[in-house]
Amino acid sequence: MAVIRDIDKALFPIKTINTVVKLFTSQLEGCSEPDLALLSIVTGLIENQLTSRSNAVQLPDSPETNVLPRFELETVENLYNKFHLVITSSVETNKTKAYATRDLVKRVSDVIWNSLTRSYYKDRPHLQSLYSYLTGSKLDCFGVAFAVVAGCQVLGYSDVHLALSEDHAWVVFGPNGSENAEITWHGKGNEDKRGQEIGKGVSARSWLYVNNKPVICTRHMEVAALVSAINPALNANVDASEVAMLQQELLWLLYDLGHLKKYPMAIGNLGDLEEISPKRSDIPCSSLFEEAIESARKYYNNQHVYPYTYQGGYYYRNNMYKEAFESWANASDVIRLYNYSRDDEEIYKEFLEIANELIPQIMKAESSGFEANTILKKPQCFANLLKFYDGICQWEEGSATPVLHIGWAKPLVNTISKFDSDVRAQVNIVCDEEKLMKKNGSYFNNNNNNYEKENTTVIPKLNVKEQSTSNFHPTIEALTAACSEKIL
Ligand SMILES: CC1(C)CN=C(N2CCN(c3ncnc4sc(CC(F)F)cc34)CC2)S1
Repeated sequence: MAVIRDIDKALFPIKTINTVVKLFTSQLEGCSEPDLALLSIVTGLIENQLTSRSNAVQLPDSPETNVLPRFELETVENLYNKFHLVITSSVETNKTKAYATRDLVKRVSDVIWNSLTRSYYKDRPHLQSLYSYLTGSKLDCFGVAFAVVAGCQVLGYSDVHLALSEDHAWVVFGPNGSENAEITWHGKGNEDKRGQEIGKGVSARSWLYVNNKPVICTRHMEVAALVSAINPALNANVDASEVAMLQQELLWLLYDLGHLKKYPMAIGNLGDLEEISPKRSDIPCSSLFEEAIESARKYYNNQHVYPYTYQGGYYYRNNMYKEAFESWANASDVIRLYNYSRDDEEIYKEFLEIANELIPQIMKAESSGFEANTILKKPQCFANLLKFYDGICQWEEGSATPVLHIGWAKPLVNTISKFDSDVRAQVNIVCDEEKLMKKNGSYFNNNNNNYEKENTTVIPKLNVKEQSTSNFHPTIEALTAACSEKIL
């Protein structure tokens, strides 16, 4: 029965953010593997106390002196022992095997699953931690996955690890993480597939499973996942600043220890926090968004979308519209090679918001005044816009579920026709055939890094309609031709 180490007990009662950072440092550096249950209980306790109604909004000054309500060791210890008891009493602990089995992982998932409140609003905030599980018997879909991994750690299975896509979580286990299993649900109204192997069929081609390039966590990266999942929201519009500061300090700790290197979304989360309240002048948030992109390109064959939408969102918020169009075109370059499936709602909403909210707002802002440096005069922007739309059209191609509908067309046509014909005429698109090999085996089956070989270049030069090999999706071809004919 693992107990809370004396060195960590000495840090209680926790009164400041820095004490929590010390606890994480001691867990990340000072022992063989960090105790997921302990750290999730502590962050969950702090988050829930500071974001509940009763807490008056107070502005923190610094991690050293930032006063938190006292968090007593006894509170944490009781919850910690409760989790150990729930797990060890329900799953036999005479651990004989070196590796976990599918049956073991399923049984731990069942213990968590069957102890949850019968029905509750699953998308509510603050349901991601073991504190929520132990005090309210409620978890969101990520929280269930995390609790199963923490449970397997309690049972001594160091081979069970969290696997993360951009909108789902499951586990790998066995020799070299060679086995995998669903352990939580996904989305609304979908039958859970707990215990099953991650789909090899059509679902493997959906964005939800990132073409078999998930983030496979180490224990330290599982700590990064729980820290990323901290939710400082007091309500839809306000964050509890102490919780946000705690999350930012812990993400910097994990960053400096090198545990975010292969975790693009965690780097992106840190970038978002740094944009709001810069803590490290030597590492601007813009370079964090670039690092997230580099990580996704280097470790995940550029199959992740969010690193580009983190960066695009940053450029958009800072009125850097030309750069935003480039980030969004790159995001679209990723999604084009997937098949759209009903499980991909989250990324669909992301592209819908960019196409039908953000880009129209940019066009409005750019065509209102007499912007000298307007993007409407920049062929590169028009080119990236076409790439953005074309990627979405290709995403739809070969998918069982349609992506585009009339609601997309109006903003699309409006936007394209805002560019003068002389600007549009300067765009020449030359595409690499391989990049367009969308759905045949080659792209999805080979594991070498396609990314480096691709070389789609966009050269603002001749008129796109002269390029018979433009390879654009017919919709975009037609629209661009229509633009050139000025019939729009
Ligand atoms: C550019 C965006 C819209 C801004 N926030 C984004 N996030 C994407 C999802 N976030 C995440 N951040 C760290 N790790 C994970 S693992 C995961 C899937 C879940 F099912 F486990 C999601 C996620 C954090 C917030 S994408």
